[in-house]
Amino acid sequence: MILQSIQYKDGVLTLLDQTKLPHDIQYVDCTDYEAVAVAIEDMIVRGAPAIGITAAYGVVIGALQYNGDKDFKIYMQDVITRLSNTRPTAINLLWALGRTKEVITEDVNQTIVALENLAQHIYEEDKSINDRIGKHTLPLIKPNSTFITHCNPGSLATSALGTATAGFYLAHAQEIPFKVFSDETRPRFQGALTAFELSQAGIDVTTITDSTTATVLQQQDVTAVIVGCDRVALNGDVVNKIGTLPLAIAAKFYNVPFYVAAPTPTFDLTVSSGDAIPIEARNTREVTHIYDNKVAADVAVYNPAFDITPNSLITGLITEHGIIEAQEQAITKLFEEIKA
Ligand SMILES: CSC[C@H]1O[C@H](OP(=O)(O)O)[C@H](O)[C@@H]1O
Repeated sequence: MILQSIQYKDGVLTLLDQTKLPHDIQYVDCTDYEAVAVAIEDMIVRGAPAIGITAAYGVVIGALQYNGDKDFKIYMQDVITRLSNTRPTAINLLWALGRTKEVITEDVNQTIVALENLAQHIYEEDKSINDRIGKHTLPLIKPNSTFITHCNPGSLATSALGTATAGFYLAHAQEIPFKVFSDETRPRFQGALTAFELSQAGIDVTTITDSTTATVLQQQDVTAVIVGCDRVALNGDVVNKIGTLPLAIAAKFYNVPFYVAAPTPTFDLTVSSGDAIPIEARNTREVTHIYDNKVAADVAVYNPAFDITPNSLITGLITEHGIIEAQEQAITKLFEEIKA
């Protein structure tokens, strides 16, 4: 069973509350754009592709809320600005919102229809991208291979099979035997969500702590590490969940291939390298408390939500167009081919 993180019907955006997983399966119905913005900020919905899709539907709901008390286009800019200011790192959110701006006109009803069609298109496009990334990942998944993944780049973070997990779902459907180690990913434990969703699908997955990943690389015959991403710079540097960098360093040390599942909407060709990408700093309570239980002393806390993995540590970027080198030349060539 693959859980759907996002559903939209007749002006209501229903989000699977990922802060309640894996213990409870609860949903949040959003009928105003502020609630959508809060759902993104509080990570009720999370994952780069998922927050892009959600933001697009947030614009739809904002348009449906319009009551005529100010100029419609100015009002819609306010809606888009609010949603743009939720989370700064995943480029998918800004990419989706940028596309909504292109369909907004003075005609309210025409705009609502156009926005609903666009949001649905972005959702369906993500499903297609998931499936195509999965197909390009499949050749890596030989019988009895072993993988490590980090955070949750799965069905919960996207519209369908996920990015780094898509190949796992397709290989499982072909009854290829393989196993996955999923590190829990402190402080928000998104990796535990990966273990949850893969186990729900019947995939052989083992949860480990983040600090166990190097030991698994040392002791197991790991085929590859496959992770997701939140933004890929022009030079192939990757920003992903905090903890990705040390995993990449350990993989390099143990000569294990390190792949990043990278949908093209997650590339940002306007930034030359990873250090130009804004890294979200989240609430320190994420580190000091677990389910309201205090687990840290009253000292300073540093809680960046993402880190920067340099292209030199990356074996390949698994895009929906195939696996490419994490290098500017390969990325530039890919986007030129896409545009052609
Ligand atoms: C395909 S999901 C990509 C990416 O998004 C996650 O971030 P967050 O859980 O903070 O929204 C994580 O970094 C995943 O790897």
